[in-house]
Amino acid sequence: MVPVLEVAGLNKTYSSKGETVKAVNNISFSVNPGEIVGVLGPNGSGKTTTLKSICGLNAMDTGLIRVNGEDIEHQQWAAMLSTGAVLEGARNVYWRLTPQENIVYFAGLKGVPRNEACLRAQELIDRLSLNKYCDQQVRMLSKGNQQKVAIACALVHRPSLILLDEPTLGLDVDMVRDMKDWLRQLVDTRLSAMLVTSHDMDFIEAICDRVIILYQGEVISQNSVEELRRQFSPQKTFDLQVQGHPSGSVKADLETSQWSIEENATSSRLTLRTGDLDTLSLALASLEQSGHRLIDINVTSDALEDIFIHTIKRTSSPAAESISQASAGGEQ
Ligand SMILES: Nc1ncnc2c1ncn2[C@@H]1O[C@H](COP(=O)(O)OP(=O)(O)OP(=O)(O)O)[C@@H](O)[C@H]1O
Repeated sequence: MVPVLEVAGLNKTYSSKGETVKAVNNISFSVNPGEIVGVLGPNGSGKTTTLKSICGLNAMDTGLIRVNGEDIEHQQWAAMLSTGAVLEGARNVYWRLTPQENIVYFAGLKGVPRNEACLRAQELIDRLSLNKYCDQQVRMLSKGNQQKVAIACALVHRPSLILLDEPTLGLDVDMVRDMKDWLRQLVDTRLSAMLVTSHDMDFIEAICDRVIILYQGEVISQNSVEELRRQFSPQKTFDLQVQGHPSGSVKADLETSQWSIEENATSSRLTLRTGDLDTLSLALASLEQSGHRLIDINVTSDALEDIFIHTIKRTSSPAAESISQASAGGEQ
């Protein structure tokens, strides 16, 4: 299978005010047809630089980037026609044009005939529920709807490679859910490939087949969400609700195994985060022996965000600390 995107040995250094910043350091990866790959990393880790290099907005220092087998430096136009990118959201579109005018204009730039462009624009407007705003200039729309117009403009020529930098910015919960379903469906039905950055871990977890984690311009991990879970976070949180209150030796045994116990009027709630299933079996057996009927059980795996923090932690403790703090403050 020929990958839709191949990036090999990408390097990019910025020079500004006499200082140089190595933004991307020898990055290599590929994305196959039908695959959605998330690019994660703390602020300044090189995500946007990577995307900009792929769509030719940044001249790379060294490296090779191919889109559908075409070298973007030597077959620039072909690569451009195969790519649809939203890098700075609504800043990419014309604010004094309506959604329809914008979409038709961008379709024309990528060679879609006008009649076909109008049909596709209407299709996108319907699918993204932009009908109500059809006659309004984009500058009058909400941030979320502007973001949808920007995405529609980038995808109207049906590119095989889709690059999205923070596509959920400004979208409300319902819009994010809808966007997720739509993007997944697009990639699956057209066998496109998508590279997406986001600080919205739920979005990444729901939509991505694979995740690349960047740290200080380098790829520190490249895996499926499941594999990341397996490698870095085999822990689960068990939440049991049992009838009555464990007493005496049963309670002591549970506490020794690190279960936390909360007693309510007629039942008890036992919680434990562990990767050791024996601990769960032992607790269940001893509760059953002592006549405490299990009422409910809930098992949750660590979220992608925890895995991400864990991965960075293994690379650098100070960075992980700042990410953990930002997460705690709801910034991530
Ligand atoms: N035009 C530029 N001139 C100078 N330095 C730059 C420029 N663009 C990016 N950088 C620097 O390159 C590094 C990588 O930046 P980049 O924007 O690619 O990171 P990012 O992971 O996308 O960050 P964020 O999550 O904040 O968007 C940072 O140190 C940044 O300050």
